[in-house]
Amino acid sequence: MGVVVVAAGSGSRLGADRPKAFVELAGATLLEHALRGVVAAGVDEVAVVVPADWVTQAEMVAVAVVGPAGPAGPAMTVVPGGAERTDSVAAGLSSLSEQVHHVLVHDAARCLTPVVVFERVIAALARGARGAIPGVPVVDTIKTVAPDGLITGTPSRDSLRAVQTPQGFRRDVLEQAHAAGVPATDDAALVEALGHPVLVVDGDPRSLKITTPADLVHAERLLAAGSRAPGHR
Ligand SMILES: Nc1ccn([C@@H]2O[C@H](COP(=O)(O)OP(=O)(O)OP(=O)(O)O)[C@@H](O)[C@H]2O)c(=O)n1
Ligand SMILES: C[C@](O)(CO)[C@H](O)COP(=O)(O)O
Repeated sequence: MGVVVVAAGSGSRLGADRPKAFVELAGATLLEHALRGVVAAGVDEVAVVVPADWVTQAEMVAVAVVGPAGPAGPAMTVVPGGAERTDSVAAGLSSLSEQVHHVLVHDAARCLTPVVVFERVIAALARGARGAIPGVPVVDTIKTVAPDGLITGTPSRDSLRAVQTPQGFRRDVLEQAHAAGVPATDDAALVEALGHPVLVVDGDPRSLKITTPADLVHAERLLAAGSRAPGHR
């Protein structure tokens, strides 16, 4: 199992003085928290994708997580990302070895994802799913709205899920999806567009995506409450 950890975003909505993945949360960077979760999931290879001028910094974080030689942990490589998230995923994907046949794509910004969520996605792939992603029920009523502001529909809430990462796929399927070069806000959408079935498994509220300063405060509270240590289930 290979993992692409995308950490090359700028974090404009967080507004920090550095790329979001290198912002600290309770004494460790978001990237370090994210990598500790990935390693606890017991994967074979990890491609860490960061802004081009943060590669050396990320390599130091990787060493801190798996050790200098890393014999006990997964092989970790750090590569520069691209302008859009899909470009960064593609860069990480192409750096994984030929031995990797299934890939998880994970946002470094979802740095407190519990191991059990990785396990659910990995289990679905092991059962033969071409794609599997975590999702949680939505609590608001969702409307579709036209550009003029008029509501065009109210989808049944029972059919809606807010989806998270890690998103797992058969490698050939994900590569085919990325080759299409279509813009999308998640990898599942690219795979769905090709007509492949993608399964939703249970996500977790602790997998929140740190996007704004309020999310960082929320994540700090989660950690202070002890709801996630490295490898927490
Ligand atoms: N060109 C990009 C854009 C995003 N990401 C990664 O994709 C994940 C989800 O993106 P988001 O949380 O929206 O991060 P940013 O794009 O950095 O945030 P913002 O839109 O506020 O700038 C993050 O882990 C981010 O680092 C990436 O690797 N490469
Ligand atoms: C992949 C994702 O985290 C699933 O919810 C999300 O779509 C990323 O979106 P962003 O606009 O890059 O934050």
